[in-house]
Amino acid sequence: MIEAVGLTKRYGPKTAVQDLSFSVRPGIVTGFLGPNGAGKSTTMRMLLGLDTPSAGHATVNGRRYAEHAAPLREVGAMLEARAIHTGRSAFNHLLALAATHGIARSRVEQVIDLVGLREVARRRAGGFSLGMGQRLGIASALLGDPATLILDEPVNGLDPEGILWIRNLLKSLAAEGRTVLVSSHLMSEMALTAEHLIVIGRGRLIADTSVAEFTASASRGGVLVRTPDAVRLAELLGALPQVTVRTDAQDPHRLEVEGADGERIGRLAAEHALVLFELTPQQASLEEAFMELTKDAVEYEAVVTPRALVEEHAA
Ligand SMILES: Nc1ncnc2c1ncn2[C@@H]1O[C@H](COP(=O)(O)OP(=O)(O)OP(=O)(O)O)[C@@H](O)[C@H]1O
Repeated sequence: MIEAVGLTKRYGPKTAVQDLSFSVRPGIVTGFLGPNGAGKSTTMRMLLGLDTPSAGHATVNGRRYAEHAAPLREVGAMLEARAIHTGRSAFNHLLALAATHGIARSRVEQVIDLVGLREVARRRAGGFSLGMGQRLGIASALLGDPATLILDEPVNGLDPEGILWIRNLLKSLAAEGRTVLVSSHLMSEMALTAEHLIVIGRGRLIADTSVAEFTASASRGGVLVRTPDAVRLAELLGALPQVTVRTDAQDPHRLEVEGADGERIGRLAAEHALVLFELTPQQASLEEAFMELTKDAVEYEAVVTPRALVEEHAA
């Protein structure tokens, strides 16, 4: 369990995090989302006692990070991916970390297998690819078998196989009853990994919601209908109160309906023996919904869109 209460961080005149309160429950993956510069890393550093809050406080498993006698056994963390400049092998790197926390060598062997680094464990970690480095970072975080995991952008720069691997690993760690907080700036990725979302922008809380609720709110509510009886169906739908129907000049079989859901449209079609080819609820993409939610909180907005730039070049 993670609790943040009124967390605030100022760097001189700049307020990176402002009065942020949230809790992160065990047993599920919680996504920590926000555009670049929103304050995700700063918040995570405060949760881990690496930055002192200007105001407020945070606890992990009921205590402040610094109050834990053996923090590595309580909280495993991986902060934003960085190249590992180590001449040590992955195995020796983990062994050294384990030794300073009284963790057995057998646990080092276990985490190496868990993250799939067995074949390269004796190689110099400095020469690792980004993906291998991420796996080593996760192995370090898991070393103390912690009840809570805090990972900053763990999928950044990974190939699809690596992303899928992390996604499944995080879900299985949460299913074991751990608290898992993962930051990302990609809504679509988090929708596949997390069950709950904490969204921040410019250091402030924007949303604290389940993924299911967020996805439902992203729905535009319209329904796309394809039918060879479009004219007749449009007439029937158009006669219903508060229902609007748009036809498509390019495709005479296509209708866009607002104010009636798929079930109602399907039943109406059946009552009049009309054939339906398609009945699809329209959803804004999650990334669009996320951008809409955070649009007032984006720190550096592009003034010129890439397309405008291209056209300017072409002129
Ligand atoms: N040490 C620091 N000194 C001054 N400003 C800082 C410092 N660390 C962070 N900031 C500023 O605080 C804000 C939040 O930064 P932070 O790195 O926490 O955001 P983030 O959400 O993790 O962003 P990103 O996704 O880009 O990593 C930014 O405007 C950043 O420039």
